[in-house]
Amino acid sequence: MLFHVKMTVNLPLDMHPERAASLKAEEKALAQRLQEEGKWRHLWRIAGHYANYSVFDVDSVQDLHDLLMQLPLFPYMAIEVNALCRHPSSIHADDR
Ligand SMILES: O=C(O)CC1=CCC(=O)O1
Repeated sequence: MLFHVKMTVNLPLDMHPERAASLKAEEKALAQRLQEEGKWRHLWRIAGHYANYSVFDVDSVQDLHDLLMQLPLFPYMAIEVNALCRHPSSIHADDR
């Protein structure tokens, strides 16, 4: 199942810079592992925002929820989810 997800990061202004750097490093490591595993298909920065558009390929809504909740930055993100299905005009056979 494919999901389009928007994540907007809102780190507290008074968060210690070392804590912020550590969270970002943990987030990056997990995001890159999930990309290698094929679960995090796309990751795009939204120009001009501390936010991203992502596409996840997971087995269920519960899997998406569990994945998002384990992100180190989860407590500091506003997350919007939209389920995707195949467009009849798509030429990409792996879209599903
Ligand atoms: O910077 C972001 O948009 C939040 C984030 C998601 C994966 C990652 O490495 O950072």
